[in-house]
Amino acid sequence: MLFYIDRRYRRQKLLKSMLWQIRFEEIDFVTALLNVSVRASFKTQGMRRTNTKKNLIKTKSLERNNLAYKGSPDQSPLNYHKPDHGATMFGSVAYIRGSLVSVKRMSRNSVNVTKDVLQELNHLMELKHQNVCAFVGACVDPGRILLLWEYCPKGSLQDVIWNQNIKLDRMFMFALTQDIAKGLDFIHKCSIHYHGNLKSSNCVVDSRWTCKLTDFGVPTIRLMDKCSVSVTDEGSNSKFLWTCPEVLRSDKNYDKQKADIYSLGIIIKEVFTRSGPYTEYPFLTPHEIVNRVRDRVSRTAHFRPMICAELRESPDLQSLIEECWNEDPLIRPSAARTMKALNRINPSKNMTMIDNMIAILEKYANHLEELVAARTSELDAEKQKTENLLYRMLPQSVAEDLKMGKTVKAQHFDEATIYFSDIVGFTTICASSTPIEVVNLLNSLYTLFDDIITRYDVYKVETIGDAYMLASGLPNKNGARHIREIADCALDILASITTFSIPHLEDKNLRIRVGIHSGPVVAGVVGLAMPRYCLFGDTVNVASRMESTGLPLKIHLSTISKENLEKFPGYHLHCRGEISVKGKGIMKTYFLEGREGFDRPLPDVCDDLSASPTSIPSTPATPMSPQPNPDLDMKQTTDACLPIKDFVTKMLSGPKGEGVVSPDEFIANMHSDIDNDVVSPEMIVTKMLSDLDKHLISAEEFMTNVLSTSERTNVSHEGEDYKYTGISDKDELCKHSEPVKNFITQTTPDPDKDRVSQVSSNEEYDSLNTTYSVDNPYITRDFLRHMLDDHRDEVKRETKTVEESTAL
Ligand SMILES: Nc1nc2c(ncn2[C@@H]2O[C@H](COP(=O)(O)OP(=O)(O)OP(=O)(O)O)[C@@H](O)[C@H]2O)c(=O)[nH]1
Ligand SMILES: [Mg+2]
Repeated sequence: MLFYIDRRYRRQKLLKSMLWQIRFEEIDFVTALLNVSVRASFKTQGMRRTNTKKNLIKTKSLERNNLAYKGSPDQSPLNYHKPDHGATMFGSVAYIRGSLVSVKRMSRNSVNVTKDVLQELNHLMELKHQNVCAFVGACVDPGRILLLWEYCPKGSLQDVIWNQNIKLDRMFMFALTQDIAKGLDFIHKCSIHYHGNLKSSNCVVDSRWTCKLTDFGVPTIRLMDKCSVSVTDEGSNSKFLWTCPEVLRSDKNYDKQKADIYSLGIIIKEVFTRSGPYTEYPFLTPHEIVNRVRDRVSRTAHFRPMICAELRESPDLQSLIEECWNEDPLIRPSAARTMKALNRINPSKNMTMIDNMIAILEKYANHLEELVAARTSELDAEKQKTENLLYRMLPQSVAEDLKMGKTVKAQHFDEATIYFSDIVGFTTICASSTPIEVVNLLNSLYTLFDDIITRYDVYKVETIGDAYMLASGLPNKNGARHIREIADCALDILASITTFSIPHLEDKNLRIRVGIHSGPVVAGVVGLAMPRYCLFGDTVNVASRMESTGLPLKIHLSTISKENLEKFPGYHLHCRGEISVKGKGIMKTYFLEGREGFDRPLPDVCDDLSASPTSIPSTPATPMSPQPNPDLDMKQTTDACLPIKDFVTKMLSGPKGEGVVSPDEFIANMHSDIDNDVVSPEMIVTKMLSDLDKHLISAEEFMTNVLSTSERTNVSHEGEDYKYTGISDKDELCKHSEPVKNFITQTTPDPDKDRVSQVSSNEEYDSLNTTYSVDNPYITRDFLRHMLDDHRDEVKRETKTVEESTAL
């Protein structure tokens, strides 16, 4: 009976003692989960090469560089402690019974599981401490000797130290080193008794940032691995950078726990300086370092890692490290004392790791809040900028609709006023300016206008080249105010033109034509790319025509606009008369010339015109027959001269091929002509036209100019018939202006003669220089026509003469 009980107890004990055993088939290797270090070692398992001289040199130079290198985890000295350089083991990650484990392969092929080995393995299995990796088991299948440890996902302490992406503050460093000291204290006090291979790669960090000791125990299994290390093997030598001098010297009976403390000192230095054990000596190979550590120079001078500034800042920490790696093992503190010392030095000793993490998280969260607030305000500012830009391009209500993805329907406005302005002679200005000067001109002009319009309830629709378009009464309806807003704005713009000088032509004044019309308008957004708020309807076309048929520095209004404006008192409006407007027929139009209380000076039309070379309107109105008006005042008389201008302009712009230049071409050449002292009849006529533009020329002046022109042109009239219409109602004409009356009196030999006889010979024509009759200012149309015809003939004749003489 006792025999059976004993056998059963022995069997149970054996069974229990074999719990560590894992068969190779049970191990499910997960190569995909290998970390950098493990992967590096795993890959090179078959590459245990013997070091040739060449390999050694290569390895040496690599190690020199990498001991000095600080930064990339892949480049950490760790990789040079790996089997790639001749070490004898490799690691991997695997699943055992559903748990992830770190697998460490021993280089030996077989293990004799003696009672001692069994005991060591059983002891390992029993270890339980938060700073010690749990031993999962061992595989002792022949050729596959493996030790399996709890897997820590954050990698080894060495990986953490060298990974610059991981921020380690001082509190964190203390926590890590205290963990190691605690784990070591536990090992020193348990049956394992010592670690034996303590270094930063054998301290691993779990998912909760707890540091744990691994890869220790079972010295009998490891023995052969240690023995296999060659002294000249640089890769293996780097493994001894944590090894104390007495072990390197293979002293007998050394204190294994004090040897661990030496390694702990090196690790503390690594953590607090975030460097390798001997990074400060990049010019030394691990072999040279190991030799220096082993061979003491004197009783007091020992080769150790350099104490850098980071450590010198904390004298307590420095002295603790120096104590740990003291040459005399007896001076080295115990693990417990080291633990206490670290705790004492630690400025945040009362905080646990969790407290620390929470503090970091809080700090991070606060910072994050600040960051979010800052980013949000930046975002708001950007959004505001975008919205401002959008609101400048589209009416706010339209922009809001577009932002919300709504389709913007075209909107009908019963009444609105449209304003157009255009720069007079812009083509000429462009011809004599560089593109950038033109852009600068438009930019400064429109900046000025944009500033003015902010004072009125007007909406800037767009600018098209030199044209500037405004509307009032849309997109926000404003009752009948629209005409007043536009009129006031137009006066303001016109007044501002007096002080505006062309940036690159400072002596030249800029002139604009302004046209205004009121009526119904449809507004809508057209297009998908670059959507624009556009206005449609006849009102827009007429407003544009008002501008093109207007006069420089004048605000030209349609009758409807004038009537609308008259509802508001104080505006000075003058009837221009009737003009023919393309597509609209004859329209009676008006000029807005001021407002009561508007004290800003408006441009002096006379001065300005005389100074400008660009006096011919680019779009002349269609000439109309003048309508005799009994109420004709001086102003209207001069206005009535305009058809003459139009006629002449038209004449000048006759079809090409007749040796006739267009007014624009003529004007463009005018300066150079003057420079060359070439004065042509066209030039004189143009000057006269500009005078007409000023509305100040009298019939007398006009005729004087005409006569002087005819004198200067020295026209030959041979074989030509000229007809001049006599005065039809001289007395009527004489009523209107003193100069005209004088002129007529002086130039009409027979005051009783109602009609000047038709001139049909050269003699009669010549006599016109002394005796001349006019019926009204429009007579000059005929005169001019003949005069210019004569000039053309003259030119032709001259050209012919020159050609003939050349031919001869
Ligand atoms: N992530 C993770 N990596 C581990 C773990 N255990 C070991 N490693 C990694 O595996 C590497 C290789 O370990 P070993 O083969 O023991 O090499 P070593 O620690 O440098 O040297 P010796 O222990 O002296 O052989 C270590 O440096 C760690 O980066 C673990 O539990 N988790
Ligand atoms: Mg290891």
